[in-house]
Amino acid sequence: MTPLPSTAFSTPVLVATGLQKSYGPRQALKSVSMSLYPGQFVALLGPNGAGKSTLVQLLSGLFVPDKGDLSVLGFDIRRDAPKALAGLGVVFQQSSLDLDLSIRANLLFHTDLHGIARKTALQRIQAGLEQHGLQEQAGTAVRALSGGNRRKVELLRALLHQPRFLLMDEATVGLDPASRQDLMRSVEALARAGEVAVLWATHLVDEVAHADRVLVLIQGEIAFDGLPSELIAQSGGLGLEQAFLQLCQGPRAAKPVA
Ligand SMILES: Nc1ncnc2c1ncn2[C@@H]1O[C@H](COP(=O)(O)OP(=O)(O)OP(=O)(O)O)[C@@H](O)[C@H]1O
Repeated sequence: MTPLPSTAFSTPVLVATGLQKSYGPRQALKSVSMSLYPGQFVALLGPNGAGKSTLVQLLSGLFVPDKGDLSVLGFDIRRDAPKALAGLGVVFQQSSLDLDLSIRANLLFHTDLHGIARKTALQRIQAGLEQHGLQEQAGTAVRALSGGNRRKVELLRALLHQPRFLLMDEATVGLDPASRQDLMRSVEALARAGEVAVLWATHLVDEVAHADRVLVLIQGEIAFDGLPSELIAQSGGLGLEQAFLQLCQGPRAAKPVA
């Protein structure tokens, strides 16, 4: 008997069906359907303007979809947004740290917003700072940090309320190769430990190689949904970059959405 995939027994952290979003006449998402399960690291790969950030903004409740259904952690984002968002951590493409506040003050602002008791908050912050080697800089203004350390603070902040679903939108933009790898490894490790499900939005092909699944978003539509190895196979074995370029150039040889 063929064994069922592990996802067959778990509740999805995300179910999106037929999502559409336009900005005036510009249709950013045409009809996006996808699902994601606990412990998965799923890459959302798309060229500039594909609609990745728009999708992240819908998933994080910043906008509502024009059409379609969206459930995050089992809650309908239209009806139960606060409950859905309580279990969601987000690192946005544009930094949202207060540059004039210290690392600690930025993090405490976040824990206060989530109603986390001060003692627990300080313990979690200390543990996170130590994990990222930032404990000596806790009182330093964010403005004085390197780009890599700012991103570490944003990741740390996104995890303070212990989310079950982590959204990363172009989180490595502006980082040098070592910092980029560092950040990716920390997030992959969280998913591998089963602590969070991760949706990693990127336009960088090499960031999707280790993902459990790759979704390729092109002009507001999912053009591929499958394993990295299946994406490579689709290019006749030429590699991820070539496969991605072929999809970007169309015509869509879309694999059915899972
Ligand atoms: N606030 C806005 N007003 C008008 N058009 C917008 C707005 N935000 C995004 N768009 C348009 O929607 C489309 C999708 O943009 P989006 O930022 O979601 O793509 P993306 O894949 O995240 O791109 P990038 O990798 O360049 O950040 C683009 O054509 C963009 O110009």
